[in-house]
Amino acid sequence: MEDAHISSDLVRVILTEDQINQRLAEIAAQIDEEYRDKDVLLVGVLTGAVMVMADLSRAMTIHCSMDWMAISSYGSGTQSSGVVRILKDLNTDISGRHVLVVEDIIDTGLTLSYLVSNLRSREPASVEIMTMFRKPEAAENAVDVKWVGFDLPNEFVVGYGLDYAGKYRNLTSVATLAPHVYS
Ligand SMILES: O=P(O)(O)OC[C@H]1O[C@H](OP(=O)(O)OP(=O)(O)O)[C@H](O)[C@@H]1O
Ligand SMILES: Nc1nc2[nH]cnc2c(=O)[nH]1
Repeated sequence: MEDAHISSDLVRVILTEDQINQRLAEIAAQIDEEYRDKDVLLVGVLTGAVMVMADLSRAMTIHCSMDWMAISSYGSGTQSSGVVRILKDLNTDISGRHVLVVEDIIDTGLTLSYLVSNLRSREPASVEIMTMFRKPEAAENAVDVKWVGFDLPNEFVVGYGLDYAGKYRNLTSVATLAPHVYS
């Protein structure tokens, strides 16, 4: 029977819970300031963004509303293609609204560039992006991200919403996985 504790599958902690919370507090203060006189709608992208949405919104002190989208990219394996299918659309009409997309990670940037152009076609007052993590490849696709929690190196990590085979999202830190996990 494999060890049920997440910690036994980890090799190296890349970001601690404290580092994540500290950075979130900084970003939340900037978002508070940016939307002080505006009615902001946070749009979380399921599933990975659940953690950042919960923690970011509670670190904010201004009012906000929340909605969710679920999307699936038509990729081959782990490769993102940029062609995106909406599995669950917003419940909210965003026309004239100030929208802040909340993501866990931007890797190639293809998902977000599709999502943002889709949202813009609905004529919101503004669309901005906050992502907790960003990979180096994102620079190649010009997605204008206003708030980035952390730039990560090009290695596979899990935790704080990021999964491997559906697991590890509930890890409070971000870490690399031991080789035995993949075998
Ligand atoms: O920048 P890209 O290369 O397009 O990749 C980024 C997308 O990948 C992740 O979602 P994922 O498909 O893993 O779904 P999940 O949140 O349900 O894990 C992430 O939440 C983004 O939506
Ligand atoms: N879980 C996970 N998903 C990713 N998508 C792009 N990079 C990563 C990563 O490092 N971990």
